[in-house]
Amino acid sequence: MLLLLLFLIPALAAQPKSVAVSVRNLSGREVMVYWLSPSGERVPQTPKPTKHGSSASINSYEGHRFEVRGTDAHEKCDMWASMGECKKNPRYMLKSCAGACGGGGRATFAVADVEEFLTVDRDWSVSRESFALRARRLLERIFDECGDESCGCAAPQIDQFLAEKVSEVELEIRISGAPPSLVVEPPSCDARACIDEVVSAADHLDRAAKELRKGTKEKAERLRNESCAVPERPTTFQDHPNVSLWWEGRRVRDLFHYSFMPEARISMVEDFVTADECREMMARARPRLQRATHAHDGDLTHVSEARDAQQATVTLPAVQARTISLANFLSNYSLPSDGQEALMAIQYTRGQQYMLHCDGSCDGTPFLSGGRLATVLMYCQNADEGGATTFPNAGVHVSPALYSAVYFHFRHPTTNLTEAWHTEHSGCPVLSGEKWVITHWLRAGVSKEQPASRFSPFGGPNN
Ligand SMILES: O=C(O)CCC(=O)C(=O)O
Ligand SMILES: [Fe+2]
Repeated sequence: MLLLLLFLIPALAAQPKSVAVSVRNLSGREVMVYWLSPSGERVPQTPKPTKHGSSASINSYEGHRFEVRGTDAHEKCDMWASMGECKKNPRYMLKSCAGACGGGGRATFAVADVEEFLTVDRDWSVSRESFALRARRLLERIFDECGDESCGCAAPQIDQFLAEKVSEVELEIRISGAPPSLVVEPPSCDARACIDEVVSAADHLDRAAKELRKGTKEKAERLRNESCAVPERPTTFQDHPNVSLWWEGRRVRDLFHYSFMPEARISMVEDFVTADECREMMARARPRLQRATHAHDGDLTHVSEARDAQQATVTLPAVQARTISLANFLSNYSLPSDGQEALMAIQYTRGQQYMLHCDGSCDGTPFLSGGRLATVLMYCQNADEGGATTFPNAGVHVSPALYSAVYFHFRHPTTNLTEAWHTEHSGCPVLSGEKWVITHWLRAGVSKEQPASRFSPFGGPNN
């Protein structure tokens, strides 16, 4: 039965579905779990506080945000805190209204679109429960419900649970080109034996996925360095020689075959910006450039970015409107123009580069509202040597053409899943001269009221 899983692709509904979330409190104190409403209200999720060591169960929807924090002794604590009482009257407030004053610490998280078991630890970090432990809990519940009919009744649910991880492993196997080494035996019919076998299979799959990811990451880095090492390498166009696509009088060329992978389109648009616009954006950015040596590790630990360059935000409405219009033309996203990030001007001098990274989430996990899902990269000044952009997992290399733009998106048009790794990319080291790009990282789920600054680039709240 489990052997069949290798050919199962989980179908994900585009509709928002209710998601069960269990929040285990290991913070060392009594807490309340609050839903953070879009208007900024804090709505308690349980009638009573959750003690240290116990769990709160909530039902929510993908992208909804929650806060976990210490309890307050008085219902007016929030109001008093907003009036500045934490500072004026610290002795009472920090004891009785520690939650409202932030003294007891707090944790926030956004709901993904799968059932999750979250743990809030003593340092208020939120961890997502291991796959094997989730398997054990699920199987115990299934066998409780299935009773004597356990074997036939449990099978489809086990298949469904493991399918997600199996496809993650399959994907890594595909990217790495490693021969499949996954052998999964059909589990026993006896409940206890079955639970142990499936938990061990879950653990095995999880480890295999992690191990393979490490390998594919190393491979991507090797390919990237090989690509960067040939600075004269031309752009790898993959479009049909006899078919041209035009957008607003500009030629669009495909760099990656989006027809069989619509979630990872990579295209190039000639003459996307004018020399005047580039001059203007660079001139505005120049006096405000700041050295960026390292950005953060996001929520998802395997997504990290590191750049060695100078950068500054700039606003130029005509260019911003154009990037959104292009994105909407090359995708079916209908991105809003309100609430988007400003443009980012990035200057690289000799030796500087941008290591392999995804601009948002590009690891096949569900897209979270507010996150980035597309990028428009405009080449405003080319290095004399070096400074290409490479997408090693897609086999795409871009030798920048002045004033052109590279467009790529990384969310599937219908399933709401982010694409897996093909849009991971990097800026090769500049060997001589100076390179300037203007990047527009585009978001979905933002608005005037809920602008990009409220969300992490990976979606969910910006902590
Ligand atoms: O400079 C490049 O070629 C890449 C820049 C980039 O990846 C970004 O701005 O996100
Ligand atoms: Fe990037």
